[in-house]
Amino acid sequence: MTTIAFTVGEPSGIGPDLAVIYAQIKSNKNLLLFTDPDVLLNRAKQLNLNIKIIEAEQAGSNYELAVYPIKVNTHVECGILNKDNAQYVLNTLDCATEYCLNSRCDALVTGPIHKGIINQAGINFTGHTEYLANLSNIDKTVMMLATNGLRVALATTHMPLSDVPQNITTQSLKKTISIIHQFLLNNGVNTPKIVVCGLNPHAGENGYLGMEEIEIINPLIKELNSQGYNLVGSIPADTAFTPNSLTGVDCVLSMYHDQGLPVLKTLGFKKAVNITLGLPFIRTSVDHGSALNLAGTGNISLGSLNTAINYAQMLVINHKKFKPTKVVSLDT
Ligand SMILES: NC(=O)C1=CN([C@@H]2O[C@H](COP(=O)(O)OP(=O)(O)OC[C@H]3O[C@@H](n4cnc5c(N)ncnc54)[C@H](O)[C@@H]3O)[C@@H](O)[C@H]2O)C=CC1
Ligand SMILES: NCC(=O)COP(=O)(O)O
Repeated sequence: MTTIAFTVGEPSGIGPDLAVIYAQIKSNKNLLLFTDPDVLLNRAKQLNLNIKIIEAEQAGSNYELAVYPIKVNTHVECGILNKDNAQYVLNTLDCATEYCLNSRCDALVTGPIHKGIINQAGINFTGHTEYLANLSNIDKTVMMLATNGLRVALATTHMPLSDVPQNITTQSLKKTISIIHQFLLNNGVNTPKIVVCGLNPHAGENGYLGMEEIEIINPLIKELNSQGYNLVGSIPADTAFTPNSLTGVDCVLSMYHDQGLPVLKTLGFKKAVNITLGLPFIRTSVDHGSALNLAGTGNISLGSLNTAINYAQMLVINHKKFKPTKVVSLDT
């Protein structure tokens, strides 16, 4: 049976609520939670819900949650961040990652963290995507979010907008595209069609509004298409997501976080999944953040958590089914 590691995330956010509510409505025998059992028990009490914690790798029935116990450093209050618990959040990620790297779990699903409070604790942290790459000694991962009918991947992830242009390099883009292409092949998409957005308005308007398309993006698309890729672009981002542009498209590659994700989240927020491509293990995540305003209320959607868990399970199956037969060699 597949075992999925689930890190519950920021303890004062909705991560514990997600876990406790999930225990009520699903037979969650295949989840192993990395968290503090007392945080779950307290949240269940607050929500007036019944759960049973077992410190084992697999739960037996509904209401039971299998937990790998990791203690918080200080008291948790719903909706109130405390930087003393930042290291605890990272400890849960470290342990769960180790379990995945050692194949004790088949996939990692991450609950929502709060990036600001981890930095406030004096730890440089931009996101799971980069943190997990670092833990796994991988220099390049790709963030992709998916909802019904749309996958969006990002050429750059968590960085100030002013740093984006210098991070759009031929080498980095080539690696990003090859990772996306391989991921799609590995998951049964033949000849993946990827739309590549421009960086600048109107994809640079022939150089009058920026040169990255002419100097970097378009020549790379041409080169990769001559090697058998099916890339379209560069396409102005403002029309890349219209129904006509998306016909037959398997993924849209956006140049930066807020070029692609607002579209994806407008279509699918609270039911989409975030996937990290390029890691040595499968990782999916909820599409939302810690939602501090809703912690302890019970008034939350489990849609994205369900998608993240189901998607991870599908990737585990596909990994066994497709990977050995689909290998693409790339001169990156
Ligand atoms: N997967 C992760 O770990 C992610 C973490 N974040 C982090 O979360 C923190 C808070 O970010 P925000 O921009 O406020 O985004 P957010 O997603 O936490 O909240 C945005 C809005 O959506 C609502 N919301 C979020 N999840 C919901 C759910 N499951 N059900 C019902 N309503 C929900 C919130 O109440 C809020 O109104 C930041 O530190 C951010 O970096 C953001 C996105 C993903
Ligand atoms: N907007 C998605 C997001 O920021 C999640 O990032 P990560 O923590 O999964 O790297």
